[in-house]
Amino acid sequence: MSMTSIGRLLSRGHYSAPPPLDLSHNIVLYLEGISVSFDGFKALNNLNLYIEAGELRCIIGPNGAGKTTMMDVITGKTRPDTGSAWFGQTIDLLALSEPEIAQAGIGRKFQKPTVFPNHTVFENLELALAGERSVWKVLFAKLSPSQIARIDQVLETVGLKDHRSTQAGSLSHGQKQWLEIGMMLVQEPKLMLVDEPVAGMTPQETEKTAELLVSLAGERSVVVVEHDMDFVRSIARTVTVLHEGSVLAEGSIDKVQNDPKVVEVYLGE
Ligand SMILES: Nc1ncnc2c1ncn2[C@@H]1O[C@H](COP(=O)(O)OP(=O)(O)OP(=O)(O)O)[C@@H](O)[C@H]1O
Repeated sequence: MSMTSIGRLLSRGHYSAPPPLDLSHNIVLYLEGISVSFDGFKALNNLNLYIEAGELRCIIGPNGAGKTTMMDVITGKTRPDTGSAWFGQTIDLLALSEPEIAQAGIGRKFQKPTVFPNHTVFENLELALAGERSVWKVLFAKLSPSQIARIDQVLETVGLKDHRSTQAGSLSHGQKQWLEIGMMLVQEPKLMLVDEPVAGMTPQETEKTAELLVSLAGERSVVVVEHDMDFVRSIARTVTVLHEGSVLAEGSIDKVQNDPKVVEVYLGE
């Protein structure tokens, strides 16, 4: 390919990395007028949502409210029919593929842990750091001292320092969830999406997870979808209630729990 055609491709936006994240307005995520239809059914209906830099936000809502679809739009898995989605001031999420969005700094943790059971905790983090799931290639490559330091710091953060060499498959359910949060953290996302983090956890694990998520906000934004209201109460500053694909209520947990519209929707379940 000639230099001119490479230049033309670059100027059309091919092969170019997204611009750096710009948080100058203190907003990490803008969703505006987002609608998604499945066979005529509106899973998201003119959804508007703004997440601040460093914020910890909980998203709640009855089954089918559109929570998963919203996460799918943010991560590029589902394309909306209408609306806009921006990561900070400069990154148009709707112009990026799923891997490009991850690369740009949005991490997602699904409900079920998907760690590599036959590898150690450290190796799992190493694989996540490499950003690819080619086990052989990664495990035979040498980590730089700063990469090792980063993994050790994450081990400390997620409370798995003493399990560095434990096979991931033999961790408890809660520990696997923390490992997976760690696997997201080594990639240094600026926005973390976490789906039902405490489902199936013991009360002690739930409490530790609350502390962990609270500690992670600040340096990055954390959006948690969760059904467990006690858990939401223990961590949330601002709660957004989704219903039928749009925002029904937003505010402190007390404000939304006493909102007659919210009470009606939950009683109707
Ligand atoms: N791929 C799809 N095809 C058809 N309908 C879908 C699809 N994905 C989601 N839906 C429908 O869209 C609506 C919103 O679903 P979504 O999973 O986003 O809700 P949710 O709030 O995450 O629910 P839950 O709390 O049960 O996980 C539901 O009625 C669901 O059946």
